Amino acid sequence: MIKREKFWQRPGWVFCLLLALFHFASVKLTFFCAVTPENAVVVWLPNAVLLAALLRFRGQRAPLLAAITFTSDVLANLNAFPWYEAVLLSAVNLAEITFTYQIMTRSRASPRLHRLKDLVKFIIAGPVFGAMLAGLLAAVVLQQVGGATTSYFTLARVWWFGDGLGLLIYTPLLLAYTQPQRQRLKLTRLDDAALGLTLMLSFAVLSAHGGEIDGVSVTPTLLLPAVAVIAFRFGVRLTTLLVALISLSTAMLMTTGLKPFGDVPIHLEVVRAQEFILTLCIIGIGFAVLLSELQTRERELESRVRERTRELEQSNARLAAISATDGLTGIANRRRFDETLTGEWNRARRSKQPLVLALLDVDLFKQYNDHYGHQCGDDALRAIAAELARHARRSGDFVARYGGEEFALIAQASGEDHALAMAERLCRSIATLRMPHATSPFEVLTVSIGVAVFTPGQQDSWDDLLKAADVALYRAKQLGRNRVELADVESVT
Ligand SMILES: Nc1nc2c(ncn2[C@@H]2O[C@H](COP(=O)(O)OP(=O)(O)OP(=O)(O)O)[C@@H](O)[C@H]2O)c(=O)[nH]1
Repeated sequence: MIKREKFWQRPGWVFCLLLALFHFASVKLTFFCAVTPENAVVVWLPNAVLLAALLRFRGQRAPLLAAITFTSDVLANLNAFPWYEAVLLSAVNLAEITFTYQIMTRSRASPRLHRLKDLVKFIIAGPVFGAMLAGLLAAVVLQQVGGATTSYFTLARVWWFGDGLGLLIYTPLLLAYTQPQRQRLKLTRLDDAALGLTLMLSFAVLSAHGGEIDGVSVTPTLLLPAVAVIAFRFGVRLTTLLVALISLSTAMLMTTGLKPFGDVPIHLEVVRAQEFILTLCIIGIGFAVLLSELQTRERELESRVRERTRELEQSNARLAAISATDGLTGIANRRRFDETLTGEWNRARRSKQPLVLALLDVDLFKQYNDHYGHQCGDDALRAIAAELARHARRSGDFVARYGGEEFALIAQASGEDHALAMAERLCRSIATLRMPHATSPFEVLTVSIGVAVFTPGQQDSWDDLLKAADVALYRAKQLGRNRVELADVESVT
């Protein structure tokens, strides 16, 4: 079995074989339903087969694909023309598609025809100019080689319109069904009703003779609004299929003599049929492509909005982290400390658990700065903060830079003894960092700590806890520094 992706990567021999068969079948289909008994071609489908193949494979193995369809075209034309005329007319067809493909490539039209812009480029390159060129050349061949007696411009116009409409109907259909479908259809009951109505109208059109049923006019034109609805609701694939089916059925009604556009001379009937098919294609395929483009844009916009929202959330989170962090030490700043203390205070009040607040102040830091310089002072603050953060990581406590050379710690403890032991451990751990301080009696940098332990009641405020810790810290300084003092909470509140 050939994998689908591999099959569409490059035209292999299986594809070439299928192309020959499909092209030949398209010629037969055209002769079966789109050529009148008077030999007037309403739509000529086969040229679209080569164009779609070139677009689908983006020009890969173009000469091989062209040779295959050319041969098939000549063989098919041999039924209606002598061999030299068949060869010349097939060459005209080949010139038409080569010209169209070149123009589309040069104008950078996407071969998927999924945007209105690309569809317009395709229409200008193919049905308008490509088919017109073919019409002008074919009319010369038919007159000069085939000896046709019809006027040059009539021959050219009939060929142009037949080829143009064939390209318009068949190329978007083949491209839509040979490329992966992008959007899934979500159909409602109303869509089912629209489809049902279209089928009923189609049946009425097929049953009409001479464009009438019992004197009531029933021409294929009645189907146009229904096709517009289908184009809006059913996507490009189904619409191109429906457009092709209606176009070919209309042509077939003519070839079987049912005269869907009234009892008028054949040349007028062909013109009416071609006008109808043109309107059908423009409304059906045009609307479907336009809507699919709008849906694609909407999806792109939604994904861009999602992307931007994510970026915004990330930068908000970054900003929040920055606004809560102390720039020098990288630990929480005063703002975050205030928020945390409020939260912990309320939690402790609800759970009736004691809350511990310790304020730490670096001893004789002015002298340290004076002796070692401000830069060394900053390094020392960073080292002390890192030590506190290490402690916080281990214990789950919260530490912050309270301001200047002061730090704060919020913790939970079972009681005063526990809190005191914890603060003393911290005090020792800073001294153990052994950061030399030449003008300190301890010869290393030390901290003094004031600890307050308090179980908040309904009437208390966390401000009392702060004041108590501050008083204890002041006492620690007074009593010689490098020590811990426990606050007398009762006396503060
Ligand atoms: N390098 C540095 N110094 C700071 C910073 N913030 C505050 N200081 C200094 O810390 C010193 C605090 O001095 P004081 O309040 O007089 O107290 P101290 O010298 O530590 O003395 P005691 O607290 O009584 O032990 C001041 O000299 C401030 O300039 C900082 O971010 N970096």
